[in-house]
Amino acid sequence: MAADASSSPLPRWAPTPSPSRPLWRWGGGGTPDAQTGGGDGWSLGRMFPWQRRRPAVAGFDGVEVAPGRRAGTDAVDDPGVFLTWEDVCVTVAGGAYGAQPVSILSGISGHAGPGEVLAIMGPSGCGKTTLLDTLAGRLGPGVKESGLILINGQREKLAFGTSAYVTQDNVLMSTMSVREAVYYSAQLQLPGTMPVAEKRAHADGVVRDMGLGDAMDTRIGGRMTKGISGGQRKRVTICIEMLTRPRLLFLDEPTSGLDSAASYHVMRHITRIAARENMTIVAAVHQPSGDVFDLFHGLCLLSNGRTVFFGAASDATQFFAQSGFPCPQLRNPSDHFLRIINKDFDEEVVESSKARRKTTAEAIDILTDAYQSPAYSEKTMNRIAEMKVTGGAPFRKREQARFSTKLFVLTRRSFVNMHRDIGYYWLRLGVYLGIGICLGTIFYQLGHSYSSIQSRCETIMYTTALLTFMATGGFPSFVEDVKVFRRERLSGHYGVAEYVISNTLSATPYLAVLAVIPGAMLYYLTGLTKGAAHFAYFVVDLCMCTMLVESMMMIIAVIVPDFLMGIVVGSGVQAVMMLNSGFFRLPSELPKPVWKYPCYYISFHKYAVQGFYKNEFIGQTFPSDQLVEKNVTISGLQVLQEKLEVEMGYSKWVNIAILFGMMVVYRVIFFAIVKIAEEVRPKQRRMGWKWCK
Ligand SMILES: Nc1ncnc2c1ncn2[C@@H]1O[C@H](COP(=O)(O)OP(=O)(O)OP(=O)(O)O)[C@@H](O)[C@H]1O
Repeated sequence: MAADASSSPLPRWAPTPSPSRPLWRWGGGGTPDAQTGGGDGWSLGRMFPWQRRRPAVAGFDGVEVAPGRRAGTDAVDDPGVFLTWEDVCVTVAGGAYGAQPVSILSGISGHAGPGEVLAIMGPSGCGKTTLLDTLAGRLGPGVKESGLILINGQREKLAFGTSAYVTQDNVLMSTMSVREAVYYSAQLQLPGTMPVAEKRAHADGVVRDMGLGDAMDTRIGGRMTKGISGGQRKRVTICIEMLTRPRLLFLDEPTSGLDSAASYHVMRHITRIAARENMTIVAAVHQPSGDVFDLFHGLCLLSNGRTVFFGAASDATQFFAQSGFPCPQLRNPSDHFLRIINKDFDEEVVESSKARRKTTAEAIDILTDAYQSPAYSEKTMNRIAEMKVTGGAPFRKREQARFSTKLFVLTRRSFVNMHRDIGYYWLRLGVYLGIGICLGTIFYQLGHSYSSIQSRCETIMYTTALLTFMATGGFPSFVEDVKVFRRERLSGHYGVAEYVISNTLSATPYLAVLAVIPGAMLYYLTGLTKGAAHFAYFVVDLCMCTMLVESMMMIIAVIVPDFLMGIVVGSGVQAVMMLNSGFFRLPSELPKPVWKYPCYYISFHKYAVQGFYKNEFIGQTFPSDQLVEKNVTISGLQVLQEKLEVEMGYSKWVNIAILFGMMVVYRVIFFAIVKIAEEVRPKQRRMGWKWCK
């Protein structure tokens, strides 16, 4: 029977007193004072009533697992999250055709409990991130997984808001300041019932807790401008994911880019919050200092995708010593462990307490065999079995802001981002003005001669083609935007619908400006049909084209996330549509298979250009070809029907309606692709289980 944590003279996470432990500790102990709480003063228990503190129920120190029901009542106090994983295998397809799948993780088992921080350590490339991704349900495409991952004894879908994950790549909106980034996120994530002033105060408090008080108003920075440092970016990401005190938090290298003091303070703050809010934290850590290592409750040591050690962090030194690799005096144990199990530099030999020096490969084999002994692996499996039957509260999604609030916040944030990012629209406006001047002066004052018919058609086609083609210029900014969306979506900050609608709303005013200013210049320089109504139609048609092509680029961005490849694909698709729009070859001249059916009918250029033609020619009269028939006129309607083969069965406004419909369809396709990928990918990963081992 394990001891009751509350009656223990030591805090629950305190390292088991061990004679070997103080040897490497240079500057006193790093025992966290988590029980005292500290922090920002905001009670998350008020925000999330199910997230109340309760006595310790399980852990690496052998405290007995208890059900989460208070004696004598029906009320269930949240016991937190018991995460267990058994025999987890991950494989990827081999690089060459017909090659065997490559194993990344093989037979990994372990557990993590509430109030505790489990550190996953190992040499670079050993599979730490892959294990975190697997546990968090976020493995990428092309990866197969197997094994049993349970939360409170039940299978749960982990991504999309049920857990939080601080990834290695720190994807943030570069135009925001630290304060804005965290505050916008607070507005999205915190419940609608929480007053705005308290959300702001909470966000500021979280930023200060992470040591970012001095950088509050500094822009994050990115492609174009330098902003906060890499370590600060990491801390901003942690702030965002810790805002709601998620019950289960994954951290991938939370201390990378930080000096040792900052690493210690960040990790100490995280362990304090974990203890106070009963959070379960799993962190992949590279090279923790002695003080930081002392903060961890559990340790999972991996090498080459295999478990070298899993258990209480305080037991690892003893395990290495018993296996013949004692930690030398004055050496940080985490340094010692990593040196013994890093076989990337295989010529290195490691000291063994036995007479013979060993290669790291031999050392790893000895340690993995030692870990299979009942004292270690059986202990882990027993804990897992205990945790599986605890049966905790259902793993509910956190309460968040209302749909309307999210929509408003996202639209506002996106609008500000588009305004500040010069590459989004301002650069394009400059280029559009340049194109407008160029086209306007080349086709200056077309007049009403017979030859002006051809010139009008060319002006219209080149305007449509060039202005829509240039939409690819904003693609790099949009790809950055999509990366932020992917991160926030996986963390469940908002849904796909909110993103699609807010992006449409925030982009529309900019696209209107892009259509009106260069459009007006071009329209009056070339002398297209006079009249406010004609000009208004011209601008609306142009605006619809730019919105439509942006929607198409959205689809490309989600399928091809690399911006260079995206620009190439986007340009290629537009070029094919343009060539089949009925301008370069008349519709009747287009080869029927493929180019006419379906390309001509799905080309948005067709509907846009024919709308422009109708706007331009209906009601006009031109002198006929002077050389053939003197003093005979040709009506605009004849031009449309006979010379341009325009479909006249519907009005020019129907063309606009079709363009609008196509834009909606494109955005729905984007929505569907994201949703289908969310549903299908986890199933695909699990389908390849038989590849393992
Ligand atoms: N999708 C993939 N396709 C091919 N190989 C992969 C894939 N994902 C991971 N790997 C390989 O699996 C191994 C483990 O990768 P992982 O990123 O998990 O390591 P890590 O321990 O987190 O490394 P680091 O500490 O350097 O971040 C690496 O050798 C990596 O190249």
